[in-house]
Amino acid sequence: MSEQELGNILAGIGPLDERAAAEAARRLDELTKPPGSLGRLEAVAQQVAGIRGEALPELGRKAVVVMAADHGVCAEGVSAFPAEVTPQMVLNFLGGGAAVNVLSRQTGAEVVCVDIGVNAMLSHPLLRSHKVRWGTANMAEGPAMTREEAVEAIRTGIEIARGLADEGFGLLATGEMGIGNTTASSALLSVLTGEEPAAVTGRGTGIDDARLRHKQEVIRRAIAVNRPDPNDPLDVLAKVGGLEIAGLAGVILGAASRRIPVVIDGFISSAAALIAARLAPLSRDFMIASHLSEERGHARLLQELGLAPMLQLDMRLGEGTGAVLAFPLVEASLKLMREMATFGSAGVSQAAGETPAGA
Ligand SMILES: Cc1cc2ncn([C@H]3O[C@H](COP(=O)(O)O)[C@@H](O)[C@H]3O)c2cc1C
Ligand SMILES: O=C(O)c1cccnc1
Repeated sequence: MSEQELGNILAGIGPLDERAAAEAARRLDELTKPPGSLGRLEAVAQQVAGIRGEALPELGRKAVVVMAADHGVCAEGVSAFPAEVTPQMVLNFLGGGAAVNVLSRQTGAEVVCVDIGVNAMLSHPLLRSHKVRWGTANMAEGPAMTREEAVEAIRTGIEIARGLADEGFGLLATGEMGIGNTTASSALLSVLTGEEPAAVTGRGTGIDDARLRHKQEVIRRAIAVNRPDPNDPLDVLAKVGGLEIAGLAGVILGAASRRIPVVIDGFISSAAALIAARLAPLSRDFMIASHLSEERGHARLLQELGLAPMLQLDMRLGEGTGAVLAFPLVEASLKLMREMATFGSAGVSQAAGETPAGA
C-alpha cells in the first residue's frame, strides 16, 4: 500500500453520527432512573450509538486482535525477560493458556493472534501469519524499520479489522505481545508529546531501578540517533516504534473506517492509539479506553488521547487483558438502553419539574 492509498482510507473515517447519539441520549433520559445516574455507561452507550449511526445498536460477535512482534532494542537489555518469550507466548495464545485467552473465554470474545514481525519461524493453523519483517532493528543504533514497512504493518492491521467486520464482528479490542515493546511505546510517547523520556518510561515486565535508568538512557539515545519528526507520525513510528504497534494502529483505523467501536488495552495499545489519532484525528471517537495500566506514562498517554479509562485494576500485563474485561461493560451499556422500562411504560413518576416555593 502506498502512502497515498493509506491517506485515502484515513480520509474516509467520518465523524460520529450526532443525530443517533442525541437520540440515544434522549432515550437514556426516558429510562426509569434519575437522568445521568448510570454515569459513564451512558456516555459509552451514546458513543456507540454515534459510531453505529443508530440509537439502539447491536454489536454481535467480539474479538481481541493480539499482534505479536519482536524488538531489536532488546539487545540493549531493556526488559526483565528474554526476547524468546515473544514466540513462546504466541504459542501459548494459540494453545489457549495465556491470561487473555482465559479472560476472553470469560467474556465470550475470540482471540485473533497475528504474527506481524516475530523473530522466529512460527506456524499454526490458528495463527494469522503476516510477518512484515523478522523483528525490528535496534532503535538505539538506527531506525527500527523503514517507513514502507511501517505502512505495510498498518495496512495489515486495517485489513484484519475490515476482514473481521465482514465476518460479523461488531466490537474489537487491541492486544499485543512483544518483549521490549514498552521501550518502543515510551519512545513514541516521548517524541509525540515532548515529555522527557524519564517521565513516561516505566518498568514494563518489572525491571529494577538500575535497569530502569538504563532503559530511559537507551530511549534518549534512540531519539538522538534517529531525530524523528514529531509532526510526522509515520516517521516517528518507523524510527522508534514497533511492528505490532503499527499493526494495532491499523486495527484501530480499520475499525473506525468500518464504524466499529474498538476497545483500547493498556500502555502499548494506547501508544498505537496515539499513532492512529495523529494519522486520523476522527479515529479517536471510535476508541473506548478500557483500563488505566500501572505502567508509568499511561495516564499521560490517555490524557493526550483525551480518553478516560473505564477500569483501574492495577494491571500491567498487556495482551488485551484489560480490553476484554471492558467488553461486558460496553455490552451492558447497550443492554440497559434496550431493555430498561421508560417512565411512561412503567408508570413511574418523573422528577418534580420546579423547585417548590420557599425551598
Ligand atoms: C510471560 C510474559 C507474558 C506477557 N504478556 C504480555 N506481556 C507484556 O510484556 C511485554 C512488555 O514488557 P517489556 O517492555 O518489559 O518487555 C510485552 O510483550 C507485553 O505484552 C508479557 C510479558 C511476559 C514476560
Ligand atoms: O499496560 C500494558 O499494556 C503493559 C504494561 C507493562 C508491560 N506490558 C504491558
